[in-house]
Amino acid sequence: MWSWLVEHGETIRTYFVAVIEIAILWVAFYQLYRAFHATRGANILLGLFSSFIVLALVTGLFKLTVLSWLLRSIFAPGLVVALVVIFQPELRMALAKLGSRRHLAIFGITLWGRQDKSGFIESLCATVSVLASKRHGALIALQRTNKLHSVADTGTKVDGLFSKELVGSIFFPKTPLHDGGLIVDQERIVAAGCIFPVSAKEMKDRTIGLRHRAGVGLSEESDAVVVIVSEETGAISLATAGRLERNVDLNYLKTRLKELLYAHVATAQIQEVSQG
Ligand SMILES: Nc1ncnc2c1ncn2[C@@H]1O[C@H](COP(=O)(O)OP(=O)(O)OP(=O)(O)O)[C@@H](O)[C@H]1O
Repeated sequence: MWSWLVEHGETIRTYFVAVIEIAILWVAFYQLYRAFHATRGANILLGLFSSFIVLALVTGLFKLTVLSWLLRSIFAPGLVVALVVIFQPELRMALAKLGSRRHLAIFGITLWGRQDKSGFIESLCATVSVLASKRHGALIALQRTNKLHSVADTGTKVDGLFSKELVGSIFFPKTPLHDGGLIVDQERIVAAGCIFPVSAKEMKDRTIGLRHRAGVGLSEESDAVVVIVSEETGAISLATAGRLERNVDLNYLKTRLKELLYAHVATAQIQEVSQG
């Protein structure tokens, strides 16, 4: 037995290393597939990878040295560059998430403070309720840890305390600032009439228009929480991390905003993080 092991030791080691490598690659590819299978570039990715594998097999099998060199020196690096370009929005989103302080909740770091002392959420929900009942379209981004300076710069600086009256006048139809989005930071309105990045994500519901797409877009590129009121239906929606929750009621909105903006959520997030 011992002599057999000594004799075949190198072969066993080679197979063992190969099995470990295959397992690592399998996990990596599976994670990549999970992250990207529902995105616009998924089919392109599949096409590029299948062509690469077929070409690699053919050149290896028939020992086509020139083609094999081209594949290694041009196609493979080109593939990496193409992936970065194709998945630029997804990569930006992933980096924005990494940079958000949400992940630091585990250290007890808070977002808007320990609690909603000034009743901001009540005021926001009352505002949203009035806008919805009047069918005045609105797009309100609540900044969290990612700064939204570049988006605020596309609009008009306001720098005023959030109030139902002020926001109501901003979104009153045909007023100069009603078009575009509002940015709120720490209960203050930073700017109005801002142009948000529009999400290019495929959405099942084709009736979703630009206002909602702009809300989703900003939540994809930052950790902002975006509240949207539809001009057409008066429905209230919430966009976070590229996800749109439509037709939310005011109680749900209050609970979610408390969770998303204030500190006691940090505890919930710690649980989320620790539960993996
Ligand atoms: N990139 C953008 N950033 C901010 N606001 C935008 C952007 N694009 C469109 N909007 C706002 O959305 C309005 C157009 O909304 P549209 O009807 O296309 O969207 P919707 O999602 O169907 O909303 P609604 O249900 O209110 O009609 C514009 O008048 C403008 O105020």
